[in-house]
Amino acid sequence: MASYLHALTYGDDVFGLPSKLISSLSRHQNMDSFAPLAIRAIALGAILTVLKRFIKYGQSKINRILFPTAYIAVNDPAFHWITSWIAQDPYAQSQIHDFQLSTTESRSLRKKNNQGVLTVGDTKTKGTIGEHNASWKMNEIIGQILPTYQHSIRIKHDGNYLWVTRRITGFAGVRQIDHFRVRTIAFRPQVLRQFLVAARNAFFAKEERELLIFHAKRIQSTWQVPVSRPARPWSSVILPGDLKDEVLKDIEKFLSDKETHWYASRGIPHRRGYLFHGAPGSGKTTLVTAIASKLALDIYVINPAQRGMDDAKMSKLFRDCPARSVILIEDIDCIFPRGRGNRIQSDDQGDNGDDGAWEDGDGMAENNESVISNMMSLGGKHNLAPSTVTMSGLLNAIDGVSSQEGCILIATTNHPNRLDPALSRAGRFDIRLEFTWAIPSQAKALYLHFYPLDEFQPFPNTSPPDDGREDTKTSEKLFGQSEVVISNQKELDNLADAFVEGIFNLSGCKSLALNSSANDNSQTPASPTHPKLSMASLQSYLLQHKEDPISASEVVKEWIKQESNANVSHHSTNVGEIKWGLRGRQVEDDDYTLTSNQKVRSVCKSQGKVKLKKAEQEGSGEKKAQNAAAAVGDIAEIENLVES
Ligand SMILES: Nc1ncnc2c1ncn2[C@@H]1O[C@H](COP(=O)(O)OP(=O)(O)OP(=O)(O)O)[C@@H](O)[C@H]1O
Repeated sequence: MASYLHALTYGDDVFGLPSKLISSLSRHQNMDSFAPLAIRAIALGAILTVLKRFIKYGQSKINRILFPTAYIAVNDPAFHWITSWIAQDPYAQSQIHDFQLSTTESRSLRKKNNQGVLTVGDTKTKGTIGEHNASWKMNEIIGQILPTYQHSIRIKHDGNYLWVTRRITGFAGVRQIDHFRVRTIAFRPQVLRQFLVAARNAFFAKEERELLIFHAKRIQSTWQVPVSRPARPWSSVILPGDLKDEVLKDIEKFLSDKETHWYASRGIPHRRGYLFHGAPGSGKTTLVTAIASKLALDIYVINPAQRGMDDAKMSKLFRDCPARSVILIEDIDCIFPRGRGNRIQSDDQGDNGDDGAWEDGDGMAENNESVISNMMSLGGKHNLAPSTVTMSGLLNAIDGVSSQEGCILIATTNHPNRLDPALSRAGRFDIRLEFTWAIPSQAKALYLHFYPLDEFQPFPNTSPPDDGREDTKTSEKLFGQSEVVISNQKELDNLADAFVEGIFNLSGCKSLALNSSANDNSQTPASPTHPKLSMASLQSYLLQHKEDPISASEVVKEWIKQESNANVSHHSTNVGEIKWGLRGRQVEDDDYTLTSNQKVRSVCKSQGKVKLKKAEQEGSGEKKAQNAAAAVGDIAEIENLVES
């Protein structure tokens, strides 16, 4: 026994100690000799554990020094920069054998050109994947080919190698979340940062920035992969006076560093709430997208009535909105209608939660969420509980301690009077903007926006050269040119004026001439049957005549009559009730006044002249002469009408 103990004590076979201990015990069952043995074993175990930890610590230290690592969670915008990079990088693509495919249908505008050839117009896509970040395009399908989980992809950037792995294990050593781990072999962590900057720049390197719109996931309290939309051009939003510029200026100022500092130094929460209210289809949502496009902000759409939503989830969603973003709550009056107390109006038809102007994102990162959603949709949408958001929950989320600062909160409503007074309290939606039915200056601007002069300018010379050879320049110009010809801006302006007259004065040119002193700001409508039209309805009318400004102008009266007869316009306010303004300021529509006799005559004459020009260009021989004579007759007739 003694020799055995000696062997144990001085022998170097420490890992055989436990088995030796057991065999020693079983043979001798001597507790005197067991105690020191056990103490030694425990001490040895402790030393081994410490050693192991030490090695692990050293290893992670070395790893950190040698391999700077970035972890990017799925709900972070940078996640999309990286997927886009991988999808676009041929070197990365060459390493992908098993892959994840994420596709989207392109919304190609198939249209016929003048020569009857079918062409594919601008490809607008639904979802995050656009032409700019796709790795796979076939027919009208656009997709991204991405590596599977745990598969490391090597990327070369600026002379450095980086390894990108998509994982769903511990995120940054803390919790489990779908993320990218980006590693590099370099002593400088700047390599990672430079790569992220490059990925971001590549993502946004487009002629026109796309707008990213985020929706809440239905199950988890996080944001979905954003839907990408073409940016809304600022000029395409038509509001009276300088209203939109004022809003823009206000938001720009709010987001400036100076303002941020000002709020911080005074301890005032840096947030701003806007309420866009008024007629349906008057441009409330459009203005939100245009502002976001102009200032390169992302939009986070919150729908408190979305199924599965509760106070905690909503509060987290607010918190997770990054600074310098727009948080949008649409139709806020429908969520907590006045008089319904704290009870939320559950979004039954809107189980998708993102109905209306917005669509669900369907990006590749939806993985678990989309699988669960699909399973649920098989079983029926009502598997998700109705929203339990309370008014106090919403108010807390808006201005509670946890709410995100530096964000623009915009709510829209068609019925501001139905809003719960708590929502209207100072500090929540301080700036209120009223949107009314279309007024003449807007109608005219919309018309001119629809028909830019250069698309209707006559060709310099459409006849082929004498030698019979085809004039290639002319034929190039013919391609995509409109058949309607407008010679100059004045003519176009006159058509626009006639269009406006047609809408806002039903009796046509004759009575218009009599009423020429009337103007937009009159408190009484120009006619008892005066239409109260939204910009959306004017837009859909012009869309019916999108290639023919002349007929848009000519038949508008017919359309207005039909609209009035069908009583389509069920609007309750008068066009005379023009109350615009930021913070209640009245903005008059003084940039447009109804036309004088002379102007009307020139409108009508101009229409006749355009007809004449058209007649001269069309047909040949006798037919041409007939058309021209008819047009001249039209001019005379119109002139007589005006004179009388
Ligand atoms: N002021 C405007 N300028 C340009 N286009 C407009 C304007 N108002 C509406 N439109 C057009 O009409 C359509 C609907 O507009 P939008 O969704 O912004 O209206 P809304 O006021 O938000 O309506 P709702 O209250 O019903 O949600 C859009 O396609 C937009 O292009």
